[in-house]
Amino acid sequence: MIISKKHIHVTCAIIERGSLVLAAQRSATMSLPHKWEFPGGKIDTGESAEECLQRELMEELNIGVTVSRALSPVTHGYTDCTVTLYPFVCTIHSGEIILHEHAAVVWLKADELPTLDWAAADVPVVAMYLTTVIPD
Ligand SMILES: Nc1nc2c([nH]c(=O)n2[C@H]2C[C@H](O)[C@@H](COP(=O)(O)OP(=O)(O)OP(=O)(O)O)O2)c(=O)[nH]1
Repeated sequence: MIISKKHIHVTCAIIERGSLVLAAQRSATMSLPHKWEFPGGKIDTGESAEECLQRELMEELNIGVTVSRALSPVTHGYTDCTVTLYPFVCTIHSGEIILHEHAAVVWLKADELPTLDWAAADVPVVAMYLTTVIPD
């Protein structure tokens, strides 16, 4: 019997603050424990990608964001599921960051992003983002 892997659609926010970018570390109890990611989450039925992004960022980090641009979606096959990531470059317009789910967040210069242990699906997202930013 062929059982196809679940395919989930996930928004994520590349949040800029001046020349810095926010990365979030998944907690020990989440899937992909301790991996770094861009915060966000699964798109619910009937929800647009941007609505999902705002809901997840409020739930996870207590912030509202303004989207400045979208990057191309990236699909990655994990062992147990396939994930398509929809990345949005954003800035924070409201709220102070409170960690409700993540183990940590860091603000890094764009060229420092590749030093983190990213979830595999994010590796091409980081690379794509870096091609779009002007070095300091
Ligand atoms: N939010 C987010 N999720 C990511 C990224 N990269 C990546 O592979 N993922 C994966 C991890 C999860 O399997 C899924 C996102 O689901 P979620 O954020 O709702 O995570 P979750 O902890 O509720 O998922 P789960 O443990 O219930 O499976 O996508 C990323 O940059 N941001």
